[in-house]
Amino acid sequence: MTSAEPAVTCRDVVRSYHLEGRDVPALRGVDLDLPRGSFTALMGPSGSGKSTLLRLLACVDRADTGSVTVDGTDVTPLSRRARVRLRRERIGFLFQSPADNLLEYLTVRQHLELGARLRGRPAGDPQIEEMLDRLGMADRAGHLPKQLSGGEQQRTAIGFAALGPPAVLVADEPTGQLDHGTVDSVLAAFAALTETGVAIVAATHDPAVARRADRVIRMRDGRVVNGVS
Ligand SMILES: Nc1ncnc2c1ncn2[C@@H]1O[C@H](COP(=O)(O)OP(=O)(O)OP(=O)(O)O)[C@@H](O)[C@H]1O
Repeated sequence: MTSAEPAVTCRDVVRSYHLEGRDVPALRGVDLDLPRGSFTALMGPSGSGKSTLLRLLACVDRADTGSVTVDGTDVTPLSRRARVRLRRERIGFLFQSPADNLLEYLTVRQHLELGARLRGRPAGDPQIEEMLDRLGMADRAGHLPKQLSGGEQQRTAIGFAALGPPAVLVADEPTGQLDHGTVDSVLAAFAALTETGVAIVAATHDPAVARRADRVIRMRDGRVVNGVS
């Protein structure tokens, strides 16, 4: 594998849900590349398939047909155990609600220490201090989540998810519960992290996210409508 290879590729990915004896098509043949060190905004109307696609990229769900490759590994045929391992080592995930991303009894620094440990990094890893600086959180390192603003909480969660770095950081509406004033700091954190080589993909309805992204992928009715750029 070379670093020029995308962090993630999807080829002709199809996924349907089965509901009360009916098939509900969510993805109808998605092709997508996420280059390393890039920030991609995934946009599209409600129900267009964004969350479904993110769940496949994060290896918490599987495609019916087609292939999803993460960091050179085709994840579709992997066992549950192998997917759990790939997720821990190579994939970061960020939920919309800051509270869902954090443990209330750990400080900012302890979250980053835990993230480093889960990625197999050594104790006292210099990445932890670098990450605090990159996120603008060095002066908040000893604070618990309840002592932080929503934006600071979300930046802590980004740091936890991005240590390593993983190949891809998957974020579902990462600014959806933040007020305007703090959205910028979260977007600046994403932009700063692309320097580490991680591919960031964020599903969003927020035009501010799209403006800060390197690329915008639009979905409609389970398909990517503006192609691979
Ligand atoms: N668990 C489920 N069971 C049945 N149908 C589902 C399920 N999850 C999603 N769907 C359907 O799959 C399609 C795609 O949904 P998805 O949540 O991926 O869209 P989305 O673009 O993320 O929407 P939003 O912007 O509202 O989050 C929709 O038609 C939705 O109703």
